Amino acid sequence: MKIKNICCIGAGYVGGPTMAVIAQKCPEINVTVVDINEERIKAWNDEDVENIPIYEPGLSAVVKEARGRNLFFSTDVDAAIDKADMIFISVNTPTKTYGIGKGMAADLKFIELCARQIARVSKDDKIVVEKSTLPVRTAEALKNILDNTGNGVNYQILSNPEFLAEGTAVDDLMNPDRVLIGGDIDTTKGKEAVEALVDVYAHWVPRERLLTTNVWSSELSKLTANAFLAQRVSSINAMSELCEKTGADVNEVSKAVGMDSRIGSKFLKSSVGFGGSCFQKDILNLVYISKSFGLNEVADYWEQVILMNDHQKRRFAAKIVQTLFNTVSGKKIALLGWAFKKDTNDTRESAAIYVADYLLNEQAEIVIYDPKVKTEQIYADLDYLNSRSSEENRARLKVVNTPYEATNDSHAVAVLTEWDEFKELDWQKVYNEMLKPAFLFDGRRLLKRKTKEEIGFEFYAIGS
Ligand SMILES: NC(=O)C1=CN([C@@H]2O[C@H](COP(=O)(O)OP(=O)(O)OC[C@H]3O[C@@H](n4cnc5c(N)ncnc54)[C@H](O)[C@@H]3O)[C@@H](O)[C@H]2O)C=CC1
Ligand SMILES: O=C(O)[C@H]1O[C@H](OP(=O)(O)OP(=O)(O)OC[C@H]2O[C@@H](n3ccc(=O)[nH]c3=O)[C@H](O)[C@@H]2O)[C@H](O)[C@@H](O)[C@@H]1O
Repeated sequence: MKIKNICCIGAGYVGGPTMAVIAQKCPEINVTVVDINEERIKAWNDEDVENIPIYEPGLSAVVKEARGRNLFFSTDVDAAIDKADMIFISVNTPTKTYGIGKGMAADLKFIELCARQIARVSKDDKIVVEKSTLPVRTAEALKNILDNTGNGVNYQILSNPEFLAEGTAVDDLMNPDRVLIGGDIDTTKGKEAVEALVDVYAHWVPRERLLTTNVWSSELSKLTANAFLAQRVSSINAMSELCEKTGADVNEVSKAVGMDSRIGSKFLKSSVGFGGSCFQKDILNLVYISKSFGLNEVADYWEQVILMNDHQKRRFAAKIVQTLFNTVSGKKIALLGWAFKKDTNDTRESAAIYVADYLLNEQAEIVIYDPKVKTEQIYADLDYLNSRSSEENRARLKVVNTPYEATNDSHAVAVLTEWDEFKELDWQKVYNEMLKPAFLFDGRRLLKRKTKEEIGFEFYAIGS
């Protein structure tokens, strides 16, 4: 079966870039990305392609090539569903904030709404693809909703989790380690559906990297991959604290350990703590699923990854307070970086939010500079924590347009996101304009200790 029309529900960090790349690589397939968020769709359609709502290196060029040719962004969800032979569901699946499973389970209400809408609108057979990250066995629930409409439409459900990382989304999509497709491979129709999606990716991904499995393995592999990746960061962060006590250096330990080919060198960079929309929510989801099967030891094992991460964020903030003679009350502290990693404007679960909140609780005056994050986003992130009134957040935390405005007259500077430009700052100027002693905290191991100490900074870096 050859796919002619794709619809993707959800024009976010995954739906937007993924569909842009599919459209670019498959010019004969019409790809329509739909969303209920009108503002987001308007931004995707902005005449100036630099104004698309997601910042990812290389993305605007891909969108520029395909948009209007075979890539479309729309709010008309029904029309796109009706026309499509393949529908990707790429909506958000956040941690539940209410009811059973609050704070742990994935909230699947957006997924269910999509399924009900597909069931209501569809008049001919559809392949429905889970692109969102979902608890294992969600496809069963989707099938149940879709098959109970009584309108004779046949649905095949595939799981095709996305492994892209933000900041490198376009590269990851163009050249993925693997593409995972789970389907009902025991039936002819199921196999056909899997093949149809394999054919889409085969436009640019070598066949040997297209991995097909049963649906449950595919759903669970996504949660497993994120849990393993986050676990490595928590493992090295646990060692960073031990390094600080013993004179070992976490970068040296990481290199030595990573050169063992059985361990590998990636994802062993110590930091102020991992952030991002997925690691925490996916592990919490895994913990919840394990508990719901009575697997308490399994649940406890994975929960520790989150506990270690919370500890790392807290301990970095506490180190600032402790070093500044046990009080930051009324002191100006500059935070460089708010995004959860470099090369993205995404701030979800960024460690910076928690460090800022901790320091505000200690009555510090915070000034933030981030090259890509908008001021309203920073305030929204803080307000979301509900630690103090929104007015107080605005009074005590300022956002500025240059790093030097942030660092000028400050007692301490903390690097929280590893933006390349922070390496190139005129650190002598930063030092000259700070109060003395000038404290510099590197939460990303971005800066060279020797040169900073030569300038005169009191320098603290995670893990050394
Ligand atoms: N952000 C990332 O790097 C990655 C995310 N994922 C997973 O992909 C999924 C989507 O994540 P993001 O793209 O980051 O989320 P997002 O929040 O950026 O985008 C989701 C979009 O879906 C829209 N939406 C929700 N319900 C809708 C409905 N009923 N009809 C139409 N539109 C609807 C929302 O308005 C929003 O624009 C999640 O399950 C996430 O875990 C997977 C891999 C990477
Ligand atoms: O499901 C998802 O959402 C995605 O989650 C992560 O991607 P992402 O969160 O975009 O970015 P990562 O590069 O994984 O970084 C996550 C966090 O860990 C931190 N990190 C990463 C690597 C490392 O060695 N040390 C470290 O502290 C980063 O700074 C960042 O805060 C995974 O890498 C993707 O494969 C997955 O698709």
